[in-house]
Order: sequence, then structure tokens, then C-alpha cells
Amino acid sequence: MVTVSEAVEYDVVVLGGGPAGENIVDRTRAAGLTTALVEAELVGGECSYWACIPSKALLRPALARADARRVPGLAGSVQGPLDTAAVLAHRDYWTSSWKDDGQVDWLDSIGAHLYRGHGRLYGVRKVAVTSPEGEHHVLSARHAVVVATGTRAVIPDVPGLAGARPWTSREATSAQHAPGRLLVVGGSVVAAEMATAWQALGSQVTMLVRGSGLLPRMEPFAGELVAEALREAGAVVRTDVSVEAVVRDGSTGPVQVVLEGGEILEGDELLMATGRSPHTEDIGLETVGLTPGDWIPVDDSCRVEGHDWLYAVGDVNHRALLTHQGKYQARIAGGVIAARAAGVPELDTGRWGAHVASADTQAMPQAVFTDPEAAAVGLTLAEAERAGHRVRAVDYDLGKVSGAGLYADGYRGRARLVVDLDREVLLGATFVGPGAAELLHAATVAVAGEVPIARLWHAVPAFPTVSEIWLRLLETYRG
Ligand SMILES: Cc1cc2nc3c(=O)[nH]c(=O)nc-3n(C[C@H](O)[C@H](O)[C@H](O)COP(=O)(O)OP(=O)(O)OC[C@H]3O[C@@H](n4cnc5c(N)ncnc54)[C@H](O)[C@@H]3O)c2cc1C
Ligand SMILES: NC(=O)c1ccc[n+]([C@@H]2O[C@H](COP(=O)([O-])OP(=O)(O)OC[C@H]3O[C@@H](n4cnc5c(N)ncnc54)[C@H](O)[C@@H]3O)[C@@H](O)[C@H]2O)c1
Repeated sequence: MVTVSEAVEYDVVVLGGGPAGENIVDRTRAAGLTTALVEAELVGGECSYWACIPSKALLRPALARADARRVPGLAGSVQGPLDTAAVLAHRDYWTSSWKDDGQVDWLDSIGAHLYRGHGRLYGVRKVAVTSPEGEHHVLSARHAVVVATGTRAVIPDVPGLAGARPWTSREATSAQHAPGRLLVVGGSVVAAEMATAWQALGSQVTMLVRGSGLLPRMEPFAGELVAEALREAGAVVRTDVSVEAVVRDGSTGPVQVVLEGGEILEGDELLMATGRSPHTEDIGLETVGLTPGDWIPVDDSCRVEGHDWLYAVGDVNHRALLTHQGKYQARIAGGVIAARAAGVPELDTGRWGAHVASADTQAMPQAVFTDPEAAAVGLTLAEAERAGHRVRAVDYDLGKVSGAGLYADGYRGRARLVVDLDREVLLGATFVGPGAAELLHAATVAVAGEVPIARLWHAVPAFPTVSEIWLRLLETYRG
């Protein structure tokens, strides 16, 4: 091991090169600071290679076909199966076949230094790196160390599961063929999106959901509409079931799942879409008084309490497990690091200030690329009520909007605004329907901007777009 006296010094050292880590590098370099990035696998992280990008590349053809099948005059031409090989090749293109040359070129172009290898905190302001070749480096940070090590899939402690080669999100996004029968355990976002993709790509999907419905963090109608569409597409969606054991003999044979009550189901692959745990077991948290394996709690500037040099951004701080929020946190924390390095006397930490990630808690958007798409920002009705707001939910059938009817024959969807009755602003909005993801940003602007309902009345949606849902919702609210 090299000694600390041989440490290479930078202004900022970033541990983990996913979207959040990359954005810290970008912001701190833009501020003229010297920055090193430590990455154990591929620069770009989970999102680029085994999550957002490949999953959306698999889903886009499925959703485009579903939309086209609802357009008179076109529907007849798109009744056949997807070209699975072409879809997988398209996915491979979007992951650059799991190579990160493009991202590395970008790091070079902005003058950041990449250290490939496993990084660990090594006491105050230091990171030790072990390269794949076994070389050791110690990096020392003048201003900040930023942990952005992300998450991995949780494999629950179910008898027989660990030895049954279950798929996680990694295999579900990188598989090179469609399994004949795919069992999916879980009912949240990864489960719903991957069930949608693989059912469309030719697998017979069976979803085994522990709860009473899909997409449990959204308004209940989101999960209901997505489950209905999955069933119509031929998938089996079973709710209120619990997996008690898994059996798989040999390495390539079918896998059996034993449900509570004894029923046995068989599949060719088993996807466990049962949540995430932080990549913090072996990153030296103990050397700075934190607990290995835990999420890293931070304040609203993404700084770790009690350590004025240590920050955590992205999934690892557990504020919002979404790429765009991790990137947002990185922009905020990058700005904080740059301001403090420049000796700015006072940070802008008021609500919605430049140095606090207010949107994580007050206006977080999410788009789920199922058929129909489900998109939401801010609070659901139940969350707003739990938080003690005096609210009213305003609902409207998206299919009744002319733009939606023209978009697709028999358009099925629903929208909800959650209105704060005391301030007459939106606390949340949800849209479920084909193409609904693109309705989301208008709602995000309204929620983050706390735009008064009276002013939204003057934001006129173009006719005949699906966005006319805004007019219908406001009319419904005003009675
Ligand atoms: C199937 C799936 C689909 C998703 N789709 C979406 C989507 O459509 N939209 C969306 O917003 N979010 C989506 N997400 C969530 C999104 O992937 C994460 O929120 C995002 O990747 C988090 O970014 P991050 O930078 O915090 O961490 P990651 O992307 O996990 O990157 C962390 C990086 O740190 C590296 N690392 C870890 N430990 C070390 C170490 N000790 N030393 C060096 N390097 C280390 C890892 O190798 C990795 O490259 C999806 C997730 C899944 C699983
Ligand atoms: N389009 C997007 O924005 C997108 C897509 C995919 C994932 N993501 C994000 O990635 C993160 C991970 O998603 P996820 O769906 O893996 O996790 P999740 O935490 O959202 O859901 C995990 C689900 O698994 C269930 N579960 C846990 N243990 C179980 C068990 N033993 N048996 C049966 N069910 C069990 C839970 O009840 C929960 O509903 C989420 O935060 C999600 O927002 C986002």
C-alpha cells in the first residue's frame, strides 16, 4: 500500500461514476476545481448499462407498437410480433455494448482524472483505490470527498433463492434472449417495466406481487391501469402472494417457485425486482465513524452531518432513487462545494435556495414506462393527507380529452391533481395513459414553481393536445 504522504492531491475526489458522480465531476470542473473520479466498473454507472437506458431501449418498441395498434389505419400493419433480435441490438447500441469509452473521452475532455478500481474512504479527506491490477493509490481531497456509489439489487432471504441464479435488474436489462416463461417477483417500478418489456418481447410473464397492486408508491389508479393492460397483453398478474421457497436443479433448467399455501409455479427465469440496497459495505465508512452497509444520511445540501468535507449524492443517500434526482443533487452539492472552496461567506439555504435540494422532498417527478405510462410529481393524495395538508383531489378521465382520443382510439387513462386548499397551489399531479410521461414536466413546473391555480387558468393548453387535460382538471376544480 502506498503511504498517505505519497497521496495525490485534488480539490475534489468522487467515489463512484454513475450519473450522480459524473455530475459532481462536471460541476466541480466547471468551477475550476481539480477533480478525480474513482470507478470500479463502467463510467456511467448502473443507469447507463443496467438500468434506465437499456430498460427504456427495450420498452420503447413495446410502447410504440402498443400505441400504433390503437391508431386506425395503422393498427392492421403492426399486429405481428416485435423483432426481438433487432430490439436487443438496439438496446446493445444504447449501452455501447457495455463499454464506457465515450464517457471516458468526456472525462478527458473536461480535464478530470479517472482512477479505475475499488475505492474506499481512508480517514478524513482521503480515498484509497485498488486498481484491477492490484495497484494502490491514495487520493487526498483539499475540499471535498463525494460518495456516489449507488445501489445494487436486493435478493431477499428466501430458502433456495440464492442458489437458483435469479435474474436481478442487471440480467433483466442485459439478457441476450427472451426466456420462454419469466416469473417476476415484485410489483413496483422495475417489476412493472420489465414485465411490460419481456411480455412484449415474447416471454410469458407471471408477476408475483406481495402487495395488493402494482406501483405502490403512486396513486392507486396507476397500478390498476397498468395491471389491467399487462393482463390484456397476456401476462399473469397475481397480487397478495408470497414466495416461500425457490428450487432450481442444475444450472440451466427451469426454476420453481413455491408460494405460501404450497402452490408451485415454474418458469425458465426468475426476476427478483424486490428493491435496492446501498453500495456501502466496503467503502471505508468505518474510517470516518459511519456504519458500513447503511444508506448515508445527508442534509439538504447533500453534506454528511458532522463532516464538513464529506458529501453523498444519488441513490446512496436514499433521498430519491432516480437518475434525474441524483443529477440534481450533484448540481446542488457541486455548487455548494464550489462556493465553499471560493470562500463564499453565506450559502443560499432558504427553501428553494441554490444550495439545497428542495425538489427531492417537494417536487420529485417520476415517469414509469409501462403501457400505459404512469407519471407523477410531488405528493399523492394519501401522502398529502398524511403530511397534514388540507387538500382536494381533482380527477379526470384522460380518454375524454379530444387530444387523447386523436392520439389513440379507445385511449384509456386518468389524471389527478392534488390541490392545497389553503394556498391554492398544486402539491402533486399524476397522469396515467399512453404518452403520459411527456405531460409530466408541465406539472413539475407548476408544483416546483408553486404556481397559483388562478395563474394556471391562464396557461392555455394547445388544442387538440393531450395537455388539454389541464383545462379539464382546472374546470373540474372550479366546478
Ligand atoms: C432496471 C432499472 C431501471 C431504472 N430506470 C430508471 C429511469 O428510467 N429513470 C430514472 O430516473 N431512474 C431509473 N432507475 C434508477 C437509476 O438507475 C438510479 O437512480 C441511478 O442509477 C442512480 O445513480 P447513482 O449515480 O447514484 O448510482 P449508480 O448509477 O448505481 O452508479 C454508482 C457507481 O458507483 C460505482 N461504485 C460503487 N462502489 C464503488 C467503489 N467502492 N469504488 C468505485 N466505484 C464504485 C459503481 O460501479 C457505479 O458505476 C432505474 C433503476 C433500475 C434498477
Ligand atoms: N422509470 C423509472 O423512474 C424507474 C424504473 C425502474 C426503477 N426505478 C427506481 O429504482 C428503484 C428500485 O426499483 P424497484 O422496483 O427494484 O424497487 P422498489 O423499492 O420500488 O420496490 C420493491 C418492491 O419489492 C417488494 N418486495 C420486497 N421484498 C419482497 C419479497 N421478499 N417478496 C415479494 N416482494 C418483495 C416491495 O414490496 C416493493 O413493492 C426505485 O426507487 C425506482 O423508483 C425507477
